[in-house]
Parts: sequence; C-alpha cells; structure tokens
Amino acid sequence: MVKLPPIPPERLPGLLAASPKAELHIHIEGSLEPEMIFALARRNGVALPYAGVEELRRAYAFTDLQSFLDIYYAGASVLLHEQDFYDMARAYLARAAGDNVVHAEIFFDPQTHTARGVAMEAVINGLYRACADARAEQGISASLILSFLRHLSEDDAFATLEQAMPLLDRIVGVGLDSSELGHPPEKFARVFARCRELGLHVVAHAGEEGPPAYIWGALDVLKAERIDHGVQAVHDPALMLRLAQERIPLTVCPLSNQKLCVFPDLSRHNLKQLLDAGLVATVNSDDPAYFGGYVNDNFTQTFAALPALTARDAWQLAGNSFEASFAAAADKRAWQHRLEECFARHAGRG
Ligand SMILES: Nc1ncnc2[nH]cnc12
Ligand SMILES: [Zn+2]
Repeated sequence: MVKLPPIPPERLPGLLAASPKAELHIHIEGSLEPEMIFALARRNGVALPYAGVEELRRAYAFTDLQSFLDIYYAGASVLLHEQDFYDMARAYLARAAGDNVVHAEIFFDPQTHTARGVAMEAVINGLYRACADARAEQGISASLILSFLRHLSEDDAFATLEQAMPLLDRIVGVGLDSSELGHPPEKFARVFARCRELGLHVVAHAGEEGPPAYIWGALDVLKAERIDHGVQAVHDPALMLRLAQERIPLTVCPLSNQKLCVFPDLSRHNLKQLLDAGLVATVNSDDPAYFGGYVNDNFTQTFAALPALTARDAWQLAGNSFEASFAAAADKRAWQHRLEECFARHAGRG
C-alpha cells in the first residue's frame, strides 16, 4: 500500500476539492442548467411547458429514474443547432475545470436530438469543437461517448451508429443509458459487437435500478469495459469478486443515487463498501444540473455524509478515475503525479 502523508481531518474537504480528478460519467444534456434551458428556448423559439426557471426547478422532485428522464428529455428539446451543443459543453467544461477535473469522458444521447430532426453532424461537431477549445483555453482534456437509448430498439441503435460513421474519429466509445428496468443489456448484443469491431470502447449503465443480472449481462454479453453506476452489485458476492479481480471500474454517482431514491439517503450510500471490497469505484456527477451538484459537490457531500470515508479513500477515488479512463498512459502518469503533489500540499506535520 502506498504510504500517504498524514492529512489533518479539517483539511479533507479542501483536499477533495483541490484534487485533480477525471470525470467519467456525465451526460452533457444533464449539465443544462434551467437558466440555459430558458435562454436556448428563447434563442430557438422552442415552447416549454414551464412558466420559468423557478417552476422548472420546482419540478426536480424525482421519485425514480423514469420520473427524472421525462423532464430531462423535455429539457434537451431546446437544443437545435451546432452552436447550442457547443455552448452547453463549454459551460460544463468550464465548471469541471473549476472543480480540478483534468479529464472528462462525456456521454451524449444523439437519438434524443436526431428524432427531432437535428443532424448528427450538428450534435457531434458542436460537442467536439467545445472539447477542443476547452483543451486549448483551459487545459482540460475531454472525449465523447455516444450513448444508445435502451428504451428504443436495437435497430434504432444500428441506424444511429450508421449516422455517426463519418464522425467516428470524434468519439472514443459507446454507452447504453435511459430506462434500465425491462431493457437488459442483451437487447443490444449485436450493435455492441459491431462497435467493438469498429475499435470503439464500450461501457454500459447497469445496476443503477436494475438487478445484478444486468451487470453480468453488460460484462458477458456487451463486454463492457466499465459499468456506469453498478451500485446494485453489492447484492451479489460472486459479482463483487469478479469486479474486484478483473478491476472493472464502476462510475458511481452518489448525488444522482440520492435524488433518484436509489438509496433512502446519502448516509446510506454504499460507496465505502465498494471501496473496501477492492472495487475500482469512481465518483461522478451524472446529471449535475438536475441532481444538485457537480463533481466536487459529489465528493464533499458524500464524504460529509459517510464519515467512514478517509483521505486514503479520496486518494483511491482520484487514482481510480485516472486508471479507469480511456486516456493515454502518459497522461494518467502525469495526473497521478499531480495527485501526489496535491496530497503533499495538504499534509500536516506527521
Ligand atoms: N442516471 C441515468 N441513468 C440512465 N440514463 C440516464 N440518462 C441521463 N442520466 C441517466
Ligand atoms: Zn448516467
């Protein structure tokens, strides 16, 4: 085990905020703040079923994943032009850079947009240009993961992949999101096989609300390299063993889990249990505009709610996020070095 410098407990919140970290589970449409939703609605002449920002915010009282997704897709309806996707992603990347995110792997849901007549090129080019400009101006690296909507058919996913083919060099991988229950990973076996043949990385949401069987399916059938959420794995000891032994990362999103009632309260979250079992868990924001916080809010609120989490866990979570990313090995080493420097800066006299 790495010997860490001693961190006085009162310095832990500052350390969590200052730590370099990678964010690997963020839906860019879930970063649309109500103010930006209304600004884009005005710019694009889109009517919304809410009178204003406050009324929209009041509707963010979710009971489960589906109750959130209904509002999330309504919010995304204001995105029409390449510039809208660019502005949304620049706003997120500026916030992320402020949280000391050094690298972000960003989900986007093209089917939400192409179904409304938006061209795939507008979606991908707007997001890609934002990533390039943010890297140049803020020094944050970012890549894109095209996510298939699992409530739609596999044929629809294939048609979406076809539309994205000319732009595949602009994405690093594919994912699977939206309504989990009733839409097991097996439904997308063929399209994921094709994506792997194309050399894309593959990840999948599994075990957010769904049972451990969906995580097995994501691993065995989709060959997912990371599991998004995965918190239901704790109900299956054999699965926990496999995730630990094969070092399959989980991109955990504590505030999302709290807001969508996956756990009754943040103090009941199983993040510590996952880490203690040796899993490569990471902390992420999922849909920060809807769940009350960006990645640093996820870190600080979760550590406050779970006093068993220590500076060593903070070290592990940041290191895990680098290991779990699809970035180059040289970048991972450089970020790990920055993490060491950050811990040294926050150390007390040991
Ligand atoms: N938490 C989540 N689970 C599944 N699909 C999503 N799309 C956006 N956020 C999601
Ligand atoms: Zn998600």
